Amino acid sequence: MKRDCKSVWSECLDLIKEQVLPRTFKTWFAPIRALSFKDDVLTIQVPSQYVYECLEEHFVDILRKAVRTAIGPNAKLEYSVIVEESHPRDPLSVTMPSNNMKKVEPNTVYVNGKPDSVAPKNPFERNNNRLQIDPQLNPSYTLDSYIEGSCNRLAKSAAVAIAQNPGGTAFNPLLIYGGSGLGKTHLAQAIGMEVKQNYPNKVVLYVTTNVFQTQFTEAVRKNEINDFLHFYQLIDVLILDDIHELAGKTATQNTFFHIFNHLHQSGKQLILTSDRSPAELSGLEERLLSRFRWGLSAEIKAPDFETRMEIARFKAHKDGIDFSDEVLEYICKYVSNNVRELEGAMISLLAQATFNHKDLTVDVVKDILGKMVKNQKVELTVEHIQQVVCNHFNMAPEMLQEKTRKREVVQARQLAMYFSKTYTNASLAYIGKQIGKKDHTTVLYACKAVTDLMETDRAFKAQVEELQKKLYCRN
Ligand SMILES: Nc1ncnc2c1ncn2[C@@H]1O[C@H](COP(=O)(O)OP(=O)(O)OP(=O)(O)O)[C@@H](O)[C@H]1O
Repeated sequence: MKRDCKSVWSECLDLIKEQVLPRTFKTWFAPIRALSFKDDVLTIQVPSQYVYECLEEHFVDILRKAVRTAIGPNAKLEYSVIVEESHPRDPLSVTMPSNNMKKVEPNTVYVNGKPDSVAPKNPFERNNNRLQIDPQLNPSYTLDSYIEGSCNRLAKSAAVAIAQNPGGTAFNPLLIYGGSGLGKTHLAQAIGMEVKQNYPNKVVLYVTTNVFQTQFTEAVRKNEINDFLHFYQLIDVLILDDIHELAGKTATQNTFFHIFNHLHQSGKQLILTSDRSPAELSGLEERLLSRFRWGLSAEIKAPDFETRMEIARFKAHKDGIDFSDEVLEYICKYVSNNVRELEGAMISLLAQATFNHKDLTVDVVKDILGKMVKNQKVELTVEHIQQVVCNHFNMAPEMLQEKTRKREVVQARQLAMYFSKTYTNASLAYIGKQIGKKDHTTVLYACKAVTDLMETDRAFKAQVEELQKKLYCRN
């Protein structure tokens, strides 16, 4: 019997209704219209790009299950997105991942590559009382405790200017970028601290991109997106940390884009941090990147020896620790490109020397630091993984980007995708884009192909394990 699109979609809706809250159903699913049904492909019309992205990002599992139950295992879903009320766009075709794929969990928060079971602290409350918003600032991150050097002079000067006149300087947004542990969060929060001191009534909020993403997801789930937007639009100084984590998260980017525009137009201050320059921020929409360029992008580089010494002396003094200059010099020569590691080394040295009843001499420091560095893990990135995999196969990394089906290139690409999915917290979309400009379903397919082959092919499994070790080697 031939079924028409309306009856198929109505069957899907009945299934969906059982799984979501009535309000969620009313907002996201009720406005959808069925357009056509042919050869197991159901085309539905959604009211906007935004709705389409929210459906894809938050309800894809529910949709997939409903469509497959109503139509069968080969079911496919296509969206037709209405751009303006009277101009339906060509259907935007989205093919559901095949049946035996690993489940995609777009809403899981990953910390160091693993799902985070502890919910991050959530400053988002449905409370419009401006005075009750906790700015989420660390009181020890002040401008006074931020040591200036040639590595961070521009960023610090901009920070000082903004703290005196938030939203009123040319540095809006201020984008602070640079490597890990170089003081981006410290400086960004210090602006917030100083603004709070200078203007106690201003609403300041520090939030990491991960927390922002989680709040957004929750707001969509609970149908509180308007409250979410309203909350963010009340803020005078918004500090969003780690914006590179927006990569590939289209719906979150869209939402942030609206918040950004609203705040900027109202003369509110935006402070952003990123681990890379705007030019290297792949996976972010151009319209967002172009707004980041409106203000100032200030790089923080690794501090030179003199600045490291000043930071180390300052920390020792603040914590009441007595390090000799000779010892501090040794530590600062040894730990050269990360202030967090420098602080970690100082604390660790002090603890170990105390527990072992040893004086902190240069010899003792040499011994302890030598052991510490050996135990440090390399932080894995998608780029690093691609490099290691290509070295292993004696292949130039550019090969992974080529449109070729050569067996060794396909395998290298799949392995790079598998390791990136397993060891980084990059999104599937970001991984796909970086490795051969593929989409998220290809990444999922690659992960499954590698896992399956490891189960059946011992030599392949050994190769994967060897590569795993190489990923964590420093050189
Ligand atoms: N110039 C500086 N003066 C004083 N302390 C600093 C300075 N730079 C970094 N630090 C200290 O180093 C530590 C790491 O800094 P922070 O967390 O701000 O780095 P980050 O660049 O945000 O790192 P990540 O990208 O890994 O989040 C903090 O304890 C911070 O106080």
